[in-house]
Amino acid sequence: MPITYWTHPKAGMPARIEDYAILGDTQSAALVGRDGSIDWLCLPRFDSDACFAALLGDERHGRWQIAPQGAVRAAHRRYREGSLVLETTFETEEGVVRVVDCMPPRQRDPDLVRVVECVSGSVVMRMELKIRFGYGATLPWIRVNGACITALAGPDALSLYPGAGGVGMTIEEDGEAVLRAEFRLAAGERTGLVLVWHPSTEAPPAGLDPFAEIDATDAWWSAWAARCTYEGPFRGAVLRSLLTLKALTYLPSGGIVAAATTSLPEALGGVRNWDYRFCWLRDATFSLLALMESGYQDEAQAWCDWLLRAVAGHPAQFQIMYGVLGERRLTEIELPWLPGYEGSAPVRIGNAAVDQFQLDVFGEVMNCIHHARRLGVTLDAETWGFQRALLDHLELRWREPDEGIWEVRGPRRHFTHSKVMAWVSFDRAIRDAESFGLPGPVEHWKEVREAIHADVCAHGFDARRNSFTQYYGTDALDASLLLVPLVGFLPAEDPRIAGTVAAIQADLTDESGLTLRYRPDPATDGLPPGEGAFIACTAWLADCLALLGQLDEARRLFDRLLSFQNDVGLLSEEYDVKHARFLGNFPQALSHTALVNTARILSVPHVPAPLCGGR
Ligand SMILES: OC[C@H]1O[C@H](O[C@H]2O[C@H](CO)[C@@H](O)[C@H](O)[C@H]2O)[C@H](O)[C@@H](O)[C@@H]1O
Repeated sequence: MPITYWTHPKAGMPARIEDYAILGDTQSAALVGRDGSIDWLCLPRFDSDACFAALLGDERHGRWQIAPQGAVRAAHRRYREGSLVLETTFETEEGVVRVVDCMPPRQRDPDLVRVVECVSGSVVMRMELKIRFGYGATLPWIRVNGACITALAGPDALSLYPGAGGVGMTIEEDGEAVLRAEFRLAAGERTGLVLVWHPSTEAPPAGLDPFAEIDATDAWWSAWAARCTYEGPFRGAVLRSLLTLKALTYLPSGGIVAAATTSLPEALGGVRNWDYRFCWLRDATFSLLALMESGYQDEAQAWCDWLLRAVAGHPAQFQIMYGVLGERRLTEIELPWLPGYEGSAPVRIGNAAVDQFQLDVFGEVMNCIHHARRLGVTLDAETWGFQRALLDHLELRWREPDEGIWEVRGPRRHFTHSKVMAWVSFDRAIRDAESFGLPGPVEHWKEVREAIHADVCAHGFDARRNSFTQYYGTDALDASLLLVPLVGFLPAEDPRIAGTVAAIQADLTDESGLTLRYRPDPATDGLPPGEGAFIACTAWLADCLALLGQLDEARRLFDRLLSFQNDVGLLSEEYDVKHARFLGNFPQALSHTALVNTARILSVPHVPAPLCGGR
């Protein structure tokens, strides 16, 4: 059924989350819909104010759309192979036209490049650019500056170079700071538009050649993709996930953000809307393991350097997340002028979880550094000293309750997974000392490791349920317990592991294996219930099934998970099975990391689980 994007009843509203693709220059990212509308872009960094925020409201909050003026019979798109250059092809009554989008690797100022090329026939295109700085709040001044048109407000300016090197176009401004153009392209003709951000105190930089930039960007990503060492049966999905992880990496520092967005809801219409444009130590360490095991040593090196800078100082001030340059103040506030994605309010920026105590983070960091060492990453001379200081601090605190991996906003608990990760911290330090000859009180660490193990087995296991439990003293379950065998706390053959996996399958998964994090209980997580299946947890279940030797079952579950990728291979945080929709921030590093790790386990079943100590 042909539709006209400009007159459709939902014109100007955000698309389904799964209808977006990411563009990125490894310092920030844009989301572009199948309708050719860029509805999300923060400049100059991932966590800067958005200049296009229609994603969390509607077109009034800023967007940039280029699409056929008339009815579209079909739209399909793809990334160029091994690249973040996106091609969206529109089939219309008049002909076929393609929009090619990218953000060139950052030179000085961030650019967004859009090339429109007519494949066949002769197609009238329409362009509408609505820049709204300050997350959709601020209408800019519009100034014509010779070859470009500049929109500026406060510290920000965006300059548009239209029609560069191709068919020209006349841009009109409507008095409300909206720029519009209509232009016809015949088969073989093309035109390009470049939008560049710069500080409003500076003159617009020289306009780039959009056609050359597309080629250069494609070549940059292809060269990066060529370094991938994974050659197994899931190469397409693995490579797309790795490219996405790279796109979420802030190149100047090596920090990795958890996702490109804020406030995409965990339940449509709900309040679980969080800002993910920061570097969680947990999510980043998982990402690093996926990158390192796939041949990306430079990224591991950069992240380890980032880590040491970010956490520098006293271990008592260790945070669970930081800004992309290691910033510590990530104050959470609400943006009341944005109605939220499909009415999911509040929209939040900043994240109050920054002040939480999450015991697992120590284990994730120690595990990641252990793997970095094992894989030959050159570590700063201070690294081992930093690790020992962390252990000293952890020894004083591991018996305390915490907010846990899921960052609950209810009371602190003795979360079983948190204690297991405290065990991982000491375990990996012991391995580092023994394998690499590093100095330390190894015998003492062994005693602490044993004490934590005994504590978990005594208080975190429910013999009646034959399962580990979410926290000490409850019989509630939690999918984070799937990590117990994956990190090597107990071998897969231990009957408590089979019991835990079976209990989670019975209580937290649907008939196909899609897994909830836990059964939300306001008394535990401090928020109203309701969220989708958690994609990373579903992958961890497949990992456990593989470890238990149930390879067919594991493969079936992984195939189901792969079927959730959108048309360009991307995943959000959660999946709503009932409505077949993505939920949560997008694209999410943790989901893509889990995909890569499970693909590796299923490709070579005898390889130890990537989260294990690498024995
Ligand atoms: O559901 C409540 C919490 O949700 C977010 O945390 C989740 O995302 C983090 C980043 O991917 C991940 O590290 C964590 O394990 C997830 O639970 C949110 O950031 C929290 O503020 C919120 O309390």
